[in-house]
Amino acid sequence: MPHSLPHSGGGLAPPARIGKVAFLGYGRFGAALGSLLHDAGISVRAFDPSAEIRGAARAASLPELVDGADLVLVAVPVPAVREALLALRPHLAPGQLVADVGSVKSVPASAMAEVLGEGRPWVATHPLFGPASLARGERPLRVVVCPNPTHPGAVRRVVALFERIGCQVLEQAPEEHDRVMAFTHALAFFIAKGMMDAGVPAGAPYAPPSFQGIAHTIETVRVDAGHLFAALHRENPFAGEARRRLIDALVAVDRSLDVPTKDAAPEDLAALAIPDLGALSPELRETRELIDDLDLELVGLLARRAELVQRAGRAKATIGAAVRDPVREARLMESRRRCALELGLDPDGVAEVFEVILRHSRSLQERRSAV
Ligand SMILES: O=C(O)C(=O)C[C@]1(C(=O)O)C=C[C@@H](O)C=C1
Repeated sequence: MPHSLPHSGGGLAPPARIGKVAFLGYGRFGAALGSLLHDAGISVRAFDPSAEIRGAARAASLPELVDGADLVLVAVPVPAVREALLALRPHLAPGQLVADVGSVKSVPASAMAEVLGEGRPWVATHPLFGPASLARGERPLRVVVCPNPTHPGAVRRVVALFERIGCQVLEQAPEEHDRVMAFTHALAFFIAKGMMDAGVPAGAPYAPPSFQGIAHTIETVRVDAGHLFAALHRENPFAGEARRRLIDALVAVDRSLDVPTKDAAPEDLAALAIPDLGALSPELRETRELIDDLDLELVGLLARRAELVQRAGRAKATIGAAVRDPVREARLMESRRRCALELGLDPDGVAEVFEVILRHSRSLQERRSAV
């Protein structure tokens, strides 16, 4: 699971501020990130012979790009990262940071480890937004930053930079990132591409809500950089497995749908069942089992309470007291509310539960006094 990085805290001195960022590659994503940085008051320079550079100072060469930069962001297509790093390395000054922004992480992280190694500080990152989501003003902006035990200081500086432009930073190891992305990002693109190729109408006049989410994905894929689709699959070591599993599942469903209901075998029916979340998430299944155990304990406690209530009812009957005791009930409610508050629970919610319990108590005692 990704979790927030304990960046600037933990008693460590604040990381040295990144004020000048150089983009090696300034395609649609680079330019979108560049303008975010520029708006946050960070100086942006870019080198990309094949791009029209706007909103950043254009560097005419690699030495000019790198000169004085705190951080060089390598924003070229993933298959070109290693070559770009090799070209960049001779121009880097000691202490200059390098980070990539690719949508897969194992391949660029290995390339940076190989080309930059221990000598040049490097960080692998994946901003989880693109030109389309930025144009739509989607928030929050999130970015995955991979821990790097060789260069922890570089990680802290890059994290601080992303935080300054308003990003939520998640920590994830490259392989873990790619595994998750294979089954999410890559599969979403795969499905969208399949639907496009199958001629799914993008702008149906009466798109049902079930289609709107997919239509949104198709649109995102359509406007994203063409090389991204291939890179998400070819450069992610887990994407092939994700595609196989999806295709196998779809083929099984397709076969079962072709069998008339009256002839359907149990396995056809099983293939057509929509699994609940518990079947998809071991964590959810385990949590539900724990909740089941706890609920059984709760019911056991209710049974023990009911016995005490019966006992109180008998005691009250012998002294001629009424079943309902409003003073006792008010005190009881007050103490349960206080306890709820201390435990971080909603006192009104807990009070509601006790109202139901008290109603049952009274009816239990009334039934007994009626016999
Ligand atoms: O304390 C009592 O007198 C009870 O009978 C028990 C109990 C309860 O369930 O806690 C039930 C009914 C009364 O009105 C108050 C409390």
